[in-house]
Amino acid sequence: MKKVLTIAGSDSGGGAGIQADIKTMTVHQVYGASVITAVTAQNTLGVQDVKTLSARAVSSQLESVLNDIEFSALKTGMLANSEIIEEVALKIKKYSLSNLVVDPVMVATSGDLLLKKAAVKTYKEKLFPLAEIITPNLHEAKVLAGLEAEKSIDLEQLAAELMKFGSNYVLIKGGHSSQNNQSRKAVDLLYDGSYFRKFEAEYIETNNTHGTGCTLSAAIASNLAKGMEMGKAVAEAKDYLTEAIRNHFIVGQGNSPVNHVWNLK
Ligand SMILES: Nc1ncnc2c1ncn2[C@@H]1O[C@H](COP(=O)(O)OP(=O)(O)OP(=O)(O)O)[C@@H](O)[C@H]1O
Ligand SMILES: Cc1ncc(CO)c(N)n1
Repeated sequence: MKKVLTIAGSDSGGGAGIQADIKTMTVHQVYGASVITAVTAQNTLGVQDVKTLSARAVSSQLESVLNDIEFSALKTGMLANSEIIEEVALKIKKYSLSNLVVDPVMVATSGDLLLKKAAVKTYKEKLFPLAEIITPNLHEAKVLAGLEAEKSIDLEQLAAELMKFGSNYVLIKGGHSSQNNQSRKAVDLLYDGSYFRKFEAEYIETNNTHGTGCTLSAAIASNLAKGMEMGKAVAEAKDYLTEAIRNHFIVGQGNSPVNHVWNLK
């Protein structure tokens, strides 16, 4: 069984972050290990509190797992601040890790901030050049490109801007913005520096999408670990996620998570 590492925050509610990643990896039949960056007090209603670990605590967790276990892929989720991003980048270089999926988490679905503003620059300078793929949502993509949130921009142009930071692929997720479009499709755009490829799925009419981004990036990392090429890894991850959204069940009083185990009978 291939081993996959997630470096992310804990969601006490179980729908996003480390918990979403491990569930996703498990149903993809890869072994999931976790390095925790922050402990969020979180539920389906929002984020009530955040305790970010020291970069040193993140570093020692990384040393423990990387010294011992050989990973075929890894993903990052909530990294919280510049110090942690730098530490993660150092270890990825030290251990020559490949198949890095970077989900540049900035805010929770509930709107709560999960990244210090100054860390945006560190992402671009230190981590993106090491990434196989970065998976920003539309909002994150605009912030990374230094654009105002309200400004409308051609998605292909935006993806091309983000490729300049040195990853091998950029995937811009259109999920949340699909609510406002005419086509009722959840469209994501993949760019490899030469070709654009659109991934279209049915847009599912629901607010129960807590953890969609985490789940997608964990599924992509799992698929890369199993040796899939990027186009197939993204296509299969999106199919898995669309069904996980469709098959959601009510967990709490707010935005419920996706059903990570929909395909287990
Ligand atoms: N209602 C929906 N129906 C179908 N697909 C969706 C829906 N909402 C999001 N998606 C898909 O989920 C994936 C994640 O996109 P999204 O924009 O939600 O990411 P995110 O904002 O990073 O997620 P998170 O809520 O975890 O922060 C994308 O593939 C997107 O197209
Ligand atoms: C810990 C954590 N990571 C990522 C997200 C993004 O959905 C979240 N809500 N919580």
